[in-house]
Amino acid sequence: MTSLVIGIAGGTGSGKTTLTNALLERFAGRASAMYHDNYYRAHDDLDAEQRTTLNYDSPDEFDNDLMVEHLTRLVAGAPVDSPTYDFVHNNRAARTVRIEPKPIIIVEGILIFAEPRLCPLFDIRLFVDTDADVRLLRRIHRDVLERGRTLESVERRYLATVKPMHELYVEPSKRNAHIIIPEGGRNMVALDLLIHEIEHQLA
Ligand SMILES: Nc1ncnc2c1ncn2[C@@H]1O[C@H](COP(=O)(O)OP(=O)(O)O)[C@@H](O)[C@H]1O
Ligand SMILES: Nc1ccn([C@@H]2O[C@H](COP(=O)(O)O)[C@@H](O)[C@H]2O)c(=O)n1
Repeated sequence: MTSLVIGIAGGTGSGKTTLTNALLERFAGRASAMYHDNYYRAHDDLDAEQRTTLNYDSPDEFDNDLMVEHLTRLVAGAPVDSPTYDFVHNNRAARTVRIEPKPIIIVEGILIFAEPRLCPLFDIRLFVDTDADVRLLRRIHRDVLERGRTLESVERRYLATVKPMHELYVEPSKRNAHIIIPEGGRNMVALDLLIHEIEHQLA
């Protein structure tokens, strides 16, 4: 099976998952998704407090060797057991999730276009572009409501690592994109054009 590999990058809270889900829904049964977030390094070597101090927006925090190996295997037609990640405990979770090879493979993550070994593996590279203030508001909402974080900790982490790493790595990686999509998965014009192009490439 030859798969069409679609990379979806963009800053935190930009709408990557929303776009991924829209494509998974539209191409149900024909698409699989792989998430860079699931390839954050395991940190059983550190205690819970130490894990809150890491820079999770640095490319060094991802196990890209494993991600490249898994994506290469998937594209070659073999299923992979992807790790999963626990954002509440800031560590790799025990559970794995099986990803089946499909005609469309979607790969999502803030830094996938900043990693020179991953970027060339994508046939279509999409960058979801959303203003920083909107992304920050979404991030506060998510981290406080879903990840058990305090407003102070979100603010501290945003200023210490999220914002500077975005400016250093994520934003410049936009130049590696084929298409820049303002507002991601709810941009219906972009979504329709994208679906048309994917159908065309699969035909
Ligand atoms: N175009 C949009 N308009 C309004 N809210 C959106 C839009 N796209 C995403 N969201 C919301 O913003 C939040 C973050 O979106 P998400 O897709 O999870 O971003 P990311 O995966 O890039 O972190 C979610 O609550 C989602 O429902
Ligand atoms: N333990 C962790 C690991 C990562 N993050 C943040 O996740 C963001 C990337 O995921 P998105 O869904 O927002 O694209 C990234 O900005 C990390 O700071 C975290 O909060 N905790």
